[in-house]
Amino acid sequence: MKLVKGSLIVSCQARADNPLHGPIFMGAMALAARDGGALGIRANGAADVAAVKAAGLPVIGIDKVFSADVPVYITPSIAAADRLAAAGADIIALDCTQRPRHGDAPGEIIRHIRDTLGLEAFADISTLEEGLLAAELGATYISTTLSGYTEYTQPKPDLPDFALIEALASRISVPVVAEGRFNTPELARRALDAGAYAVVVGTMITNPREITKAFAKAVGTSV
Ligand SMILES: CC(=O)N[C@H](C=O)[C@@H](O)[C@H](O)[C@H](O)COP(=O)(O)O
Repeated sequence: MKLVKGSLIVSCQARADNPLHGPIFMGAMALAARDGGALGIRANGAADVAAVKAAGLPVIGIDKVFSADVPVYITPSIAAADRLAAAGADIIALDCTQRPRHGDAPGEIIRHIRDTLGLEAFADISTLEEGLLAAELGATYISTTLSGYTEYTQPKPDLPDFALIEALASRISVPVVAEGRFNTPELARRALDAGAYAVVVGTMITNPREITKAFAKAVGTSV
């Protein structure tokens, strides 16, 4: 299953410290997102990927593997990609920054995803240079996911990186996906107007704790 042009993709993720952690909750989130009009789901880890398949939408799978000594954590190896494929991911997202990493080089993982697994590769990048390189390496989609999260794109702004979307869309024919801080429907719409093929929204749809924090801060009861 492929991503639909102009579509909303909902990222259904909850870390271990989140009360909604686990495949039961993330599976339900995916059904709610589908019923609300999402045409794709992003999910972390084999168990959640398998659970969100129930929504019947294209699934972008990631496998976050954290290490104490390197910054790269989104699907850093061929083994991680294999776990996602076995769980039913249609598309596999991976860190395509040029930062220090364990595991395998982005080009090798992309080649494995496309040629061995027969799936699509979704490159999470933070700069124009990284996006151009990922396109050369054969990524099926290039996504602005990591803008604001690499040390050379910090401090993280409040708004999404529209300049990066526009720069990528004007330079490459590979579909550009907008992801990161699309916190209102208006910002999501602007992503498509800026040239994005699709837009991924996570926190502001699927993380009630963060949404509550925004409201609590506004009314002065934040913890
Ligand atoms: C940097 C990183 O690890 N981003 C992650 C990637 O999977 C997720 O934690 C984000 O929630 C996702 O990218 C969607 O973004 P937002 O939650 O801002 O709508």
